[in-house]
Amino acid sequence: MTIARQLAKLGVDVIEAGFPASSDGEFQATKKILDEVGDQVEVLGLARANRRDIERGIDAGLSSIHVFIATSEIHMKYKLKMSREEVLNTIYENVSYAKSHGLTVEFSPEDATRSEEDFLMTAVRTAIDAGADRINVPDTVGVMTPFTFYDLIKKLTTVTKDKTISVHCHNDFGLATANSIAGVAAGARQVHVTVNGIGERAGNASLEEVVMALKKLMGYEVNIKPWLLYETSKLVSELSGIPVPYFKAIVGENAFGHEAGIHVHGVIENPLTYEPMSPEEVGNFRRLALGKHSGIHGLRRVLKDQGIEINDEGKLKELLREIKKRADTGEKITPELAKSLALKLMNN
Ligand SMILES: CC(=O)SCCNC(=O)CCNC(=O)[C@H](O)C(C)(C)COP(=O)(O)OP(=O)(O)OC[C@H]1O[C@@H](n2cnc3c(N)ncnc32)[C@H](O)[C@@H]1OP(=O)(O)O
Ligand SMILES: CC(C)C(=O)C(=O)O
Repeated sequence: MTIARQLAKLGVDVIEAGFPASSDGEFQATKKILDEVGDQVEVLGLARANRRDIERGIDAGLSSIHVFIATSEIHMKYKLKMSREEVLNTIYENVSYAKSHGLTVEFSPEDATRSEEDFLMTAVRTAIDAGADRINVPDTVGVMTPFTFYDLIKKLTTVTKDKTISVHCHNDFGLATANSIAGVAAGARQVHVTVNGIGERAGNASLEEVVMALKKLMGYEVNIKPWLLYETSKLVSELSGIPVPYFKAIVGENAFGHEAGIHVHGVIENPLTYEPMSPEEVGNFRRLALGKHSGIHGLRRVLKDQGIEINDEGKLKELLREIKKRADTGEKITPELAKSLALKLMNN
């Protein structure tokens, strides 16, 4: 599986390969990913807290399984139609069952962040008593802020103690990355992420954003090879058919794009004036654009990059005025257009 091989090359620790009980296709895909990269990364299968799902994971050859069941009142009442006691019993029975088959078990109290806190702690403690190896904390509908999530993870560490805490954040309010790094600050040492942040609804925490924020803003050591982030993003976008937003952080086409004259001038003098990291660090590219916000320094550089040097300041300013006039009408100013206008001006 191309994406799985790329993720292994990128340096991820764990790949959640699929939901084997979901369909034969998912079952086969999970098996194939396990065969492809199981010797390089931990390959996990998702399973509801029921024996059939766990058994399908075992049948797929997995040695790690991610067992989940909801612990929020709304999910227990309307989805599971189970009492708190029934959920706790289901957690214990199924985590124990998975452990009895020698599996590494990651347990998720689904909708944890909307669960009544004491019950959530009891559910987590129950999973640990049943042998769970890791506890993943899903903000299933993305209702946390970095502040509330930090507090919740901090409290959970008093229950999980030396067990690894994982965080799984959704982006419904655009806070998935911020919440993920807050979870790490509070003690989480595994983060669920997806390439380009793809996922249900508004998606999940973006791998590239979480990795670079942890490294550059918080000074954490992360195994990921950041210079492969852009190519990984492109691969997943192409194979999934889900485009990467133009302004997407880290891997967007405009993530290192500069048009405003003051910015372009600063970047030409020293990229650190307007770049918190270099595009090369993540395998992306710097783009100097021309438009209604351009300045003379930017115009001179775009022309120079195409082998054109106009030493006459007057002519250069005249060209900039022409470019701004065209851009004001909505015309896209490509480097090629700037070059042809420059040559026309130089030969008048
Ligand atoms: C928050 C998340 O993202 S969780 C992961 C979501 N991923 C998926 O759903 C993967 C794709 N899903 C599927 O292929 C199907 O939903 C299956 C195969 C898992 C189940 O399909 P179906 O048997 O048709 O059930 P359906 O999806 O309609 O309903 C879910 C059933 O699972 C039960 N269930 C849901 N979550 C859990 C859980 N964590 N533990 C135990 N049972 C659960 C529900 O109560 C419901 O049970 P019911 O059929 O007895 O009423
Ligand atoms: C299964 C769990 C981790 C999940 O996907 C969610 O709650 O969002």
